[in-house]
Amino acid sequence: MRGGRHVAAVSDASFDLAAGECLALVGESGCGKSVLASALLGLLPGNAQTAGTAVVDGIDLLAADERTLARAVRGRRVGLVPQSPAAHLTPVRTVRAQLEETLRQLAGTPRAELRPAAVAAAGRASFPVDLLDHYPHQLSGGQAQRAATALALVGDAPLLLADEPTTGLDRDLVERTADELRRHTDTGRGLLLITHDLAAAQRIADRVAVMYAGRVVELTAADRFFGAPGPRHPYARGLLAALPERDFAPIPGMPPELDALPDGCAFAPRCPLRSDTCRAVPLLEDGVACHHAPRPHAAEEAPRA
Ligand SMILES: Nc1ncnc2c1ncn2[C@@H]1O[C@H](COP(=O)(O)OP(=O)(O)OP(=O)(O)O)[C@@H](O)[C@H]1O
Ligand code: NI
Repeated sequence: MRGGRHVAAVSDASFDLAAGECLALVGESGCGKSVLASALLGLLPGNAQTAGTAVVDGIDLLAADERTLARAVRGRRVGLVPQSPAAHLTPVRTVRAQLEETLRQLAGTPRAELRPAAVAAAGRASFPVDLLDHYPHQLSGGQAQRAATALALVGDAPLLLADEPTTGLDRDLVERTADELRRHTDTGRGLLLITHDLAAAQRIADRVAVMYAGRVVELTAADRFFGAPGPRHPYARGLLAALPERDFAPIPGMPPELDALPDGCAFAPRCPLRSDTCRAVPLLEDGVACHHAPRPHAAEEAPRA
């Protein structure tokens, strides 16, 4: 940034995602979820610096050049279900025109087969065929979401990336959208669901990754996270406890500014367990990055990390 300022938007984020699996990446606003998503799509701002690797289907997304990203990554290895489909769709073209163009580009569908192929593509995301000739502004939020999802599915990418796909939808539409996204993993796609909606994560995720101040601080099986024994990182425990249907008790304090991170554990200033050891950054070990978190019981299966 100007003046030599650095924002550490994502640090030490490490996870895997298996075919057919859904990983929910959760955390408060500003913790780095969307920056991580942008990195996977090669859509970071030009002045951003990256390190590490992010391999999907044999391609390192962080090392790929723009040509590879355009020809082999976006839509083909990573399908993006956008946060605001209404803004993501081209406003001056019908859903049919956008589907047909995407089919031509990503699937190489010959002109003569475009019409039935567009109908089939719409059907995969339960987009109503009788709305294909509508423009985006003529669609409801849920319909636009399905149109955008249909576009994201065209390239048969092994990774579906959904960044806040349920923001602004009514609760029952949230559940339906989440369930439909989950359905797309049946054919072996991996789904990375970025959300601050813990209920949506609980509903469809196999595993949960919790981010705080740019780091993944816990990575664990969803049933253990939402059920027993519950989260192990104090921040993750606080996130769950803050839910209205649980304790409705907010975590005191605020997340740190990412251009002025404290030394050591970034959560320590808000943490009830903090001690001198927290002056060293805790690394993710056994699925949790905290010096004080309970270790998994020897008899229990260690979470995949
Ligand atoms: N282009 C940029 N230049 C400088 N800082 C940025 C840039 N993009 C993101 N950031 C900073 O990186 C941090 C992470 O932002 P990000 O958008 O990834 O958060 P998020 O977890 O997706 O939040 P939300 O839930 O609100 O979408 C924020 O502090 C943000 O201010
Ligand atoms: Ni975001």
